[in-house]
Amino acid sequence: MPDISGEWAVELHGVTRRYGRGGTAVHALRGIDLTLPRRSFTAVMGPSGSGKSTFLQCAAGLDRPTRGTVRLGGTEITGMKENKLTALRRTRLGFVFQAFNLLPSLTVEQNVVLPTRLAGHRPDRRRAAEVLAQVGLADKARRRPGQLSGGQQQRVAIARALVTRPDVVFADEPTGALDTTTAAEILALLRDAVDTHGATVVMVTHDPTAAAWADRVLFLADGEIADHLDRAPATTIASRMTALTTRPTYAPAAA
Ligand SMILES: Nc1ncnc2c1ncn2[C@@H]1O[C@H](COP(=O)(O)OP(=O)(O)OP(=O)(O)O)[C@@H](O)[C@H]1O
Repeated sequence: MPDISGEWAVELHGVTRRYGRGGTAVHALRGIDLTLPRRSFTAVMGPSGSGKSTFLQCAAGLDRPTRGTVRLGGTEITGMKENKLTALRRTRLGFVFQAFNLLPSLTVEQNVVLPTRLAGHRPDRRRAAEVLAQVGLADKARRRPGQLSGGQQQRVAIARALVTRPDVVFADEPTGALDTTTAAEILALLRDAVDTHGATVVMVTHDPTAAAWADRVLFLADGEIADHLDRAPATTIASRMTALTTRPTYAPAAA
């Protein structure tokens, strides 16, 4: 029987995203072609305005491309009706944000099972305990987010992102609000989710040290994938970023 789930976690083909029309149109993405294998950790970097957020939004089905197709875990989401897309996001995608985005009135465990609940399924408390143990918070299930440190809150967000065993976890600057030591702990957890638990992670970051935890770093510039690095150290990533940021946007024609 063919593997209908597909070998790729994320596939983008000819994805463009234009805001506005005519002379004032902004071309945020200019034809992105990309396939990310399952069990991979990808970082997306690029100068401000290069299209990182737009890329993440389009890849995660939070925004619709102007042209092109997006497949997640083998399922084409382009043109999918909004309610179906919402259901897919709740069950097959995980999200981790810079600001944690936990609900303060719910306990840690209730936050973790929220995607399951919103998808209309009965919360699986055993699975919640499993992912809380995975992120080192087995003893914090009954706490509320306000009683936890920033790093602990982001661990809860990671547990929530992993609870449904999603096809892809999308992380938007997950360490942006954390100090260096705590950031490293969070990145180690994401790395472990990929290596030990078979997750697929796509992370937007400005930080070369964070990107160095990924298998591959994609560099966006002017809405295109301008470059990539595999298993590179932070220093190499930082100098590639500098080269991108300082490259001329207007190259005079050769005489
Ligand atoms: N809703 C919108 N309407 C019009 N233009 C937009 C909109 N969203 C983004 N853009 C433009 O699209 C381009 C890409 O923006 P995007 O936010 O994806 O970049 P980014 O790399 O995430 O930037 P940053 O690092 O500053 O967050 C920018 O020129 C931006 O001004």
